[in-house]
Amino acid sequence: MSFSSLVSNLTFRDSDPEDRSQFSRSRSFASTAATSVSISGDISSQLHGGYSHPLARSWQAERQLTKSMLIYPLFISDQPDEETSIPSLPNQYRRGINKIIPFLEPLIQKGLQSVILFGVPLAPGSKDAHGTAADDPQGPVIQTIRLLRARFPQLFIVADVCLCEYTSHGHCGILREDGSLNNQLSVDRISDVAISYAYAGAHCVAPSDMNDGRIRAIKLKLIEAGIAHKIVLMSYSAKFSGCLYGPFRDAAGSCPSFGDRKCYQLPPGGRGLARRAIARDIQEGADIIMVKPASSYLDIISDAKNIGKDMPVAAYQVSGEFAMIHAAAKAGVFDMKAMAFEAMEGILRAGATIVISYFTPEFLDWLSH
Ligand SMILES: NCC(=O)CCC(=O)O
Ligand SMILES: [Zn+2]
Ligand SMILES: [Zn+2]
Repeated sequence: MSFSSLVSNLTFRDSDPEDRSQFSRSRSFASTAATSVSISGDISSQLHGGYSHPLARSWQAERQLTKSMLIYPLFISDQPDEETSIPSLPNQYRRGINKIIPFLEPLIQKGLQSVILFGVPLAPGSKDAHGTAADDPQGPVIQTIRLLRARFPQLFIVADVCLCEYTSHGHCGILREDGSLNNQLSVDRISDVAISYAYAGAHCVAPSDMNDGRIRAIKLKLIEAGIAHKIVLMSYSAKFSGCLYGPFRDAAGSCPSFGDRKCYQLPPGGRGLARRAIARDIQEGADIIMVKPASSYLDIISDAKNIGKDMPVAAYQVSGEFAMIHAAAKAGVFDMKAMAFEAMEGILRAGATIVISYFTPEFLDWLSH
């Protein structure tokens, strides 16, 4: 191709004098030293200008956010008529079973396709050392799964599986006398809870407890029960301990009564450990791997995408990330919608194909216009 035909194929924006001057610079350079090498070097330096239009900008991304990528977290209280806002988690409520359908109906109309359920037992005496309430057939999660299956047959229901909301000590398993987690007892209990959610009709069970071996234990019990072919097993594979879960613990009442979760959640710098946990969970039978939180862990999302090349990768944009965006927008730091999209683009760029987000209702609106 001749230089002049290359030039005639180049366009620049009329309104942008800088582009014009760059263009004429490259032309005068090329006219004195016109070799194919220098011209192609010159042309390939022109990255600007091809993407000022919003559509051309959107084409630069590998994947675009769609409504089907979003999972919305719901806090289901054992008080049937409850509807209580959570001060640290803007616009989010703890709802009893009688409030769920009227709340979800308009969201489903707007294109909501999936929810993840967290049970919140509030009745006095409902918590004990074994988290008995987690799989109470009359409890909020099992009742809500049944209700949603009947009322919204297309809705994809994910049940978070953990004990911390249901244990008197607030930890994610069964404890030994010294206060550390008893792995075998915890895995036995967690996998029983997962099976009961699966029997109730959940499409997906998502163990968030981080006990070693729970993915294998759940998969084996699903196979034994003859329902493994109906249930997606989503593992919170790389769940990092840190500051970003505070509002969730207010919402779910799952703050540990002593100690912290540092011996079973990953240290923020532990990239290698996260990679090992992801590889291990795939080996044990996970169908979806998750990274949590999302925005401070984009490298881990990217690792998950590489390690689980053929698997869906989920990212959980957790309560603290959501609350930070709200707080900063309120303080005038940025526009909330623009920031919510920017955060989401980063998460998708890193490799996520599914995002659990408290912004889901807003995105359903934003993606409709
Ligand atoms: N197991 C679920 C969580 O810990 C949720 C975290 C959050 O939204 O902060
Ligand atoms: Zn937990
Ligand atoms: Zn948790």
